[in-house]
Amino acid sequence: MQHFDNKMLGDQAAATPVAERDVPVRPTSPTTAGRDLLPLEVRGLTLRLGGTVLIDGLDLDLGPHGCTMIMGPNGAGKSLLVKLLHGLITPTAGRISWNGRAPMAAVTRRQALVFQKPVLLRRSVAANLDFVLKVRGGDRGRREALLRHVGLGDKARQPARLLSGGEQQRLALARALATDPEILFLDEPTASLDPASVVKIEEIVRDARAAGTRIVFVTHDVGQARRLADDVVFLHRGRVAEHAPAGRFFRTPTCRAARDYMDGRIVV
Ligand SMILES: Nc1ncnc2c1ncn2[C@@H]1O[C@H](COP(=O)(O)OP(=O)(O)OP(=O)(O)O)[C@@H](O)[C@H]1O
Repeated sequence: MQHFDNKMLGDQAAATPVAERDVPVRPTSPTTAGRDLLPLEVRGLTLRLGGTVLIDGLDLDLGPHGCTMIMGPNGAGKSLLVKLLHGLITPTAGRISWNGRAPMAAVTRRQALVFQKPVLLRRSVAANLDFVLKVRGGDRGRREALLRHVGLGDKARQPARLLSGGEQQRLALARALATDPEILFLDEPTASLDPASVVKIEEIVRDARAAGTRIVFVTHDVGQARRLADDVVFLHRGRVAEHAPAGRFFRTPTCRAARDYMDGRIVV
């Protein structure tokens, strides 16, 4: 079972340029001290719903650093895997172990999940962040820093529902970052955004990774995966068909399903 971290990946992760920012994303905790959820070890993870096996004895190891892109055809189980890892769904069988510990509420609170369609409060942009900052500890200065960081510094008073799709997704990301997560799960966050919005979201994700946040990102966008990935997990029929450093995966995917997928052939 392979285990990926930045040592194995060489300086690929370090070589990615970090967008210059006037405000640090995480002004209250600039180091990764005390952040110990990883490595993640998953063994025999199984999810059966209505008599159908949707996640099928899945094994996965994730190291403490970098950005893992999860790819695979429609229905492969990518979203279900992310929800299982985040603790939103209870598996039928198998083991998820965060640095040797079983999942618990405290683990889920140290992770954040951003969906393809942002789920926002029907209140102002600022109120959407204050809601989280009140629970997690954070003041107005932190809220303003986060909004500037995601390019919404001038929209604080606007109703969140009036934001464009790309802006809503950036607010969802700001809210996720406000929880100062050790792991940020993103499930196709740019699937319905225009190219400029995609670039902005990717910048924010790169910054978060550079600040020490572990990224697990589901995408169908091969270009995006190439731009962001340190390693790629390719899912097929509820199992990990391949897990490889990004350079190797994109050069020569070894499993047939991944090769077909990358060549644009339908994978069932
Ligand atoms: N609550 C559910 N009950 C029954 N089946 C489900 C449920 N949720 C998902 N599934 C099925 O599980 C399979 C995997 O779903 P999942 O959403 O994880 O796929 P995915 O890899 O994210 O696909 P896509 O790329 O289309 O988003 C699909 O066949 C889906 O229909």
